[in-house]
Amino acid sequence: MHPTSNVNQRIARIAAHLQPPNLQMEDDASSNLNRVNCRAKGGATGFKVAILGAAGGIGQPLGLLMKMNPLVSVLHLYDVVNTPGVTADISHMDTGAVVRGFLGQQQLEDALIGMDLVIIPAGVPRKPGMTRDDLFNINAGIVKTLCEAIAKCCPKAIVNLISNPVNSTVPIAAEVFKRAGTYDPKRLLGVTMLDVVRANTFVAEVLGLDPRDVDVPVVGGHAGVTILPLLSQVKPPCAFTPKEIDYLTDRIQNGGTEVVEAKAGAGSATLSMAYAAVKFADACLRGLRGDSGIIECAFVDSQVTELPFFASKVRLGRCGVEEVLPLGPLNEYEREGLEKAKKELAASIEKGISFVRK
Ligand SMILES: NC(=O)C1=CN([C@@H]2O[C@H](COP(=O)(O)OP(=O)(O)OC[C@H]3O[C@@H](n4cnc5c(N)ncnc54)[C@H](O)[C@@H]3O)[C@@H](O)[C@H]2O)C=CC1
Ligand SMILES: O=C([O-])CC(=O)C(=O)O
Repeated sequence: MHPTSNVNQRIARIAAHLQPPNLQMEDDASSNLNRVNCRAKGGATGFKVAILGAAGGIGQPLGLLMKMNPLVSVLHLYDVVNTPGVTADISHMDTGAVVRGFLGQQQLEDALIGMDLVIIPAGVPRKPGMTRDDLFNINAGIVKTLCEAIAKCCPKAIVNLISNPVNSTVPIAAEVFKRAGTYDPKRLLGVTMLDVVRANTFVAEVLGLDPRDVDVPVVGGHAGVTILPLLSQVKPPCAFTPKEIDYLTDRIQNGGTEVVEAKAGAGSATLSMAYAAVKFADACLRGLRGDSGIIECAFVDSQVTELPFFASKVRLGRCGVEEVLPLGPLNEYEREGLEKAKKELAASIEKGISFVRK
């Protein structure tokens, strides 16, 4: 072949690769696969993941970290602002996943078609003095709209819901999916991983251990007293003094507020949250792949208590939540904490359900 035509072919290949990501259509979008083994241009075999709220404080580092995950073959970044820039930036990383950006409501459905996993950090964060429930009025509507599109475009996708107040947004998502006739409780997971990440860190500090060697179950929900660390079940097994238990419980329950106050009006946890979200999403993807023995805490449809939703350890597998594990033995301190948690949780769950039913 003439050398010039070789050069022309290479230039054409590069030009095709450089299409603005938000204009690039997904080649197999119509297949609505919802199951793996799509072959990405990078040659990787893996899952298709969408992030909704991808230009935000959590969304950007989350996109960066998901681009580095070898289980991801296609990464869709959706937001109502700034996705062209974020997408162009992340797409230059020389990892396997193909990145595409989607901007504004009119591109939401394109962002969702064919996705295996949808991660939702869309919505407003807290400022000092606010509770997570103060975010309800804005975030409830955002989550409802996004979940209506998920029900339409990728009803079999696993959904990782980060937007606060999680104790209400998960019930909102469930109601939307029920209405659409697509609800599968195994596929809807409220992300409480940051509570576990914090608990592991703070407990490791007290014990003088490496946090990677510590495992603290955190159950209940994701706000104040509903965040219930089970310090009697910490691995490796250890005994805390009553003072240590008070300190650790308070620090874990108020970890979010600690960050909100330190950021002094500039938002809430974003970097540790992106880390926790990626840790959790990776566990979900490994479950989808068929790996066994994957146990993480999440806020899910549950019969562990009399409440319809509750965070506890769950076993992840090919269909999402394959088993919701029981709480295990609680001590007196934890039983009291559980009663307080359930009271607040019941109200937050009811608030979410009635928002959709009204
Ligand atoms: N579950 C958890 O453990 C945690 C939850 N959060 C929650 O995550 C949410 C996001 O926090 P940040 O990223 O810090 O906020 P942020 O304000 O930095 O980013 C939110 C992004 O959502 C986008 N957005 C707004 N409406 C949207 C819509 N209709 N569709 C798509 N995107 C939309 C915004 O444009 C923005 O880019 C907040 O509700 C926050 O409270 C934060 C930390 C931990
Ligand atoms: O505290 C907040 O508002 C954000 C959040 O959920 C957390 O950091 O745990």
